[in-house]
Amino acid sequence: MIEINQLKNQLIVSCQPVTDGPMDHVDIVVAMAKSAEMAGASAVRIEGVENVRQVAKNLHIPIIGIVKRDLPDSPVRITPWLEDVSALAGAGASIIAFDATHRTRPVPIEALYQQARRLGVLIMADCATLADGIAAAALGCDFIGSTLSGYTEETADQPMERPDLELISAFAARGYRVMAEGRIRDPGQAVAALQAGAFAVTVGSAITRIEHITEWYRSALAEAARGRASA
Ligand SMILES: CC(=O)N[C@H](C=O)[C@@H](O)[C@H](O)[C@H](O)COP(=O)(O)O
Repeated sequence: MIEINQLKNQLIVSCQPVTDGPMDHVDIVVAMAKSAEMAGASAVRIEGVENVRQVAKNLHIPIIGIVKRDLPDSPVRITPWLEDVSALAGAGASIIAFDATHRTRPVPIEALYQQARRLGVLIMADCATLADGIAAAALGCDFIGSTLSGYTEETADQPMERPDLELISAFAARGYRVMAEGRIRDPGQAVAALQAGAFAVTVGSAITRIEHITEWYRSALAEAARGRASA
């Protein structure tokens, strides 16, 4: 079991390649995670049981493990099954994150929580709304994450060009151990998340998804070029 306070005010790097992209290979995930560790990340967030197993063999910092699934009858993607929780713990994740939103789901949040508790791992609730966080904290989840704000029907009006600092502050105001996650694109936004009361900050795309970063630059340049053409 890890000491929770070792993550306080720290950076967690999510090493999740774009699905089926050229970087979606276990050895690349391990290399990304190792690079993040060497540069001072305090933990990594890893998707997929085999990726978690290989990263655990090669790194010394804690792993937040998830499994993503596309289910036919539920919008819940992150660690939906009890078997996912068990497999992630068996592969070496010391924190397991699951979708804690109140949507149609195959397994109740309480059951996922109990399974993770039985296995002795820490628990992160990936939330979209304040109500999700309140329920997850009442259950006893160790980390309340802003991960899913903007990615559910209920939060579809959330601005997608910045993190949800309002949700982070609302969680923090209630005394939760908040993991700021989702759309943190630069060090200034990571600092703003800490200032909003986050316990730790997870950054994914802005560090590990070349496809997304390239597209941000490409579209910014294209827009600037259109502006110059019409001036
Ligand atoms: C919504 C969803 O499925 N989020 C996923 C959760 O694991 C990942 O795709 C994100 O990359 C991660 O949360 C980090 O966020 P960002 O990449 O914006 O720094």
